[in-house]
This record gives sequence, structure tokens and C-alpha cells, in this order.
Amino acid sequence: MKEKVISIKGVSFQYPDQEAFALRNVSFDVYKGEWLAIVGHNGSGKSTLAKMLNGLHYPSEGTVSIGGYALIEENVWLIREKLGMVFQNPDNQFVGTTVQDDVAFGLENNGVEHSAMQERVFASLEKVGMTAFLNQEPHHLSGGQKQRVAIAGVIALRPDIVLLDEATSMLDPLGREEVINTVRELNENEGLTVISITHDLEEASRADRVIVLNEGMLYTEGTPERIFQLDRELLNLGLGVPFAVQMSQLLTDAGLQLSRRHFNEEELVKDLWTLNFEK
Ligand SMILES: Nc1ncnc2c1ncn2[C@@H]1O[C@H](COP(=O)(O)OP(=O)(O)OP(=O)(O)O)[C@@H](O)[C@H]1O
Repeated sequence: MKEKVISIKGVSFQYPDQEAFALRNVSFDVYKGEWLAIVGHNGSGKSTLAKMLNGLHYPSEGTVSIGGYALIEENVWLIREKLGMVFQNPDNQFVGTTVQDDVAFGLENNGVEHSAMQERVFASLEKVGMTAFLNQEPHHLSGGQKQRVAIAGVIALRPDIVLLDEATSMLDPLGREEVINTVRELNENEGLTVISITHDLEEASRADRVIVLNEGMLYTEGTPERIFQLDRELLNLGLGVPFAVQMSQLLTDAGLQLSRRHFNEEELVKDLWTLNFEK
């Protein structure tokens, strides 16, 4: 049986000054080693949920358990060791003057001994492909590189789960691709459990499973393939199906034998080239 690393049961949350609940009776589990994407339109409750998983909000009703710890005030620091966060703005995440100092910061705070620290900094930067930038100033890096350093800083602390809260939304397409590929490698090679909170369905298409939130409620969940079949329903929720998915469908409807339904334009273009070449 798959091992649960997060369990959310009947969770509701209300901000003190608001009449409506930001989360309403939300229940789901997260399994070890999976990549779960949580998508939803503005105001659907994504940030509220992310803050809750980081111990900044507690449920008004229901229970949350993360890495075996119940989400209550006494456990917050233990939970933050289990679950690391990468935030939206790459420029707000740096504390060190060089890339390696920055990645070392969390380890220093945890009292990791110097030689072990150097090893862990290097290993983490290696995992995100950033060792060539060890002595660079973080502010001189591209957006995608900054987010990869931020990810290195998080994985250096060896969490079981990494939560990316709109971590690619301020990046250009190249930077986004760079970060998504890094996350996929960490997920596949290191067995890291990933939760990515995003409004970008193309990013969500890379996940193993997608949860759709709407008006604070869990609307549906399933594989990206299943979610994209909802097509018009997603549009009604303010979520657009990625262009490559729509195009794949139209081409298949028109009789073209694509190898599969594509989620991103690059794969679709490759497939179309192959079809053309084989004629
Ligand atoms: N600090 C706050 N105080 C009061 N209400 C809030 C606060 N933060 C969010 N809300 C309300 O809670 C609901 C859910 O908001 P939340 O920010 O979690 O959604 P979201 O899906 O992350 O939206 P976005 O994509 O715009 O960030 C909204 O109705 C919002 O107005």
C-alpha cells in the first residue's frame, strides 16, 4: 500500500474578518514519492492551503497531519523540517551574498558542522545543476537559476516533501521549463515528494496527480489526462486547458495519428516532425 505523508481530513478555514470560508470541508492525502499539483482559479483557496501546510494557519475544523505530526502549534518546527517551501518571488528568497552561502544558511541555523555543511551545499547544488555558480551573487542569476538555488537551499535541509507555491509563475517560459525539469529529476531520482500549487495547467500536466480547488472546495482530482478531459468544465472554473492539449485533440479529431495526447508544445512539435518525416 502507498505510504501517506500528508493527510487532510474535513478541513475548513475561515479568516477572522471574513464571512465566507476560504477552505470548506477539504479532504485528501498525499503519498510518498508522488508529485501532486493543486490548481485553482484566483481565490479558490490555494494560498490558504499552502500556508496551512507551512503551519501559518490552523484548521477551523478538521485535521491535518504532515510527516506523521498533527498540525498543532507545538509541532510546527518539526513539520517544517519535514516539508520545505519554495515561494513565488525568486528575489525574496536570498539571504547569502553568494550562491553557496545562501544554500548554507539553513544548515548553519541547524548547527550542521562545517565540513558536512560544505558537502551538503555542494551535493544540493549538484542536484539542481548549479555547481558552476557557487561563488556568484544570487542577484546576478536568471529567474530560473534563482529558483533552482532556492530549491537547493530547501533540499539541503533534507525534507521529505517540497511544496512549490506558485514557484514558476514569475519566470519566463525557459526559466519555468528549467525549474519544472529540476523538480521532475528530484522527484524521480531522489524520491522527493512534491506538491506544486499553481494556476498553470501546463505545469500541472507534469504532475502524477492533480487536485482542482474551486471556491475553497475540492472540486475533483485525478491524473492530468483525466483532468484535461474535463475541458469545458475547467473553462467554467476559470482554468484554461493548455494550448498543446487542445491542439492535440483537434489534430486527432481531424484524423492525424499522434503518438499520444500532448501536454506541452515542444512534445507536440516533435511528434508532428516525426509524422512528417515518416511520410
Ligand atoms: N489574509 C486574508 N484575510 C482575509 N481573507 C483572505 C486572506 N487571504 C485570503 N483571503 C480570502 O480567502 C479566499 C481564498 O484565498 P486564497 O488566497 O487562498 O486563494 P488563491 O487560490 O491562492 O488565490 P490567488 O491565486 O489569487 O492567490 C479568498 O476569498 C480571499 O479573499
